[in-house]
Amino acid sequence: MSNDVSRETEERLHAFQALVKKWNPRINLVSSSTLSVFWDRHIVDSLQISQHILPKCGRWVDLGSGGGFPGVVLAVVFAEQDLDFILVESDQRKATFLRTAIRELSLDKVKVICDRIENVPPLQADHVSARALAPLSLLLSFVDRHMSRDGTAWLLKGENWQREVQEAQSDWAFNLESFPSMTSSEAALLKVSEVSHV
Ligand SMILES: C[S@@+](CC[C@H](N)C(=O)[O-])C[C@H]1O[C@@H](n2cnc3c(N)ncnc32)[C@H](O)[C@@H]1O
Repeated sequence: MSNDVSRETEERLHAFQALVKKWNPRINLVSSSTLSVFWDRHIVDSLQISQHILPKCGRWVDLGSGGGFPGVVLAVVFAEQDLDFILVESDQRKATFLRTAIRELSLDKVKVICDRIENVPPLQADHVSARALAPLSLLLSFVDRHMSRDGTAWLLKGENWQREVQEAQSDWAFNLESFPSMTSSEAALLKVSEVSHV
């Protein structure tokens, strides 16, 4: 996957990886058990969203960004596109990390909101992303709050994704397309649109 991005983008992604690894002992940004497989587990896992995105413009909101996955990775990959990024993260220390990463990577179209997703006024996003944030049903309430009517959400889900979809369908109507994860045989990338409460 790293061959699919420009040399400059790859250098920036390596710089981001180094930053996360530097801060990780102080703030638990990623599980220490994943540090040895960092590139695949976190960078490639985030990057897999980028190949689906057209048009590459508008407002992108990443919910529960934590250490910047997938939000910062996508902001690096789309740095030359007409996309503005908002990363929503309620943990102060992680938000400080995200602001530092944005500054050090010279990402000028990325903003961090340090607050709970439920408290942030609706952001009217064209694109929403989230990984490891909440069960799909709760996640869809966040998506419903912050995604514009024509927007699309890109949700990285683990091995229980099919059960989560079934459960979510009792509360939500939505269009769903699923793609096998590129980094885990059981996981999936969910493309969700037209979300409404039933
Ligand atoms: C398990 S971590 C995942 C972080 C990142 N998306 C990743 O995949 O590595 C979930 C993150 O969401 C944040 N979070 C959880 N609930 C939130 C909420 N209601 N509003 C804002 N952030 C929230 C947590 O502080 C944490 O950083």
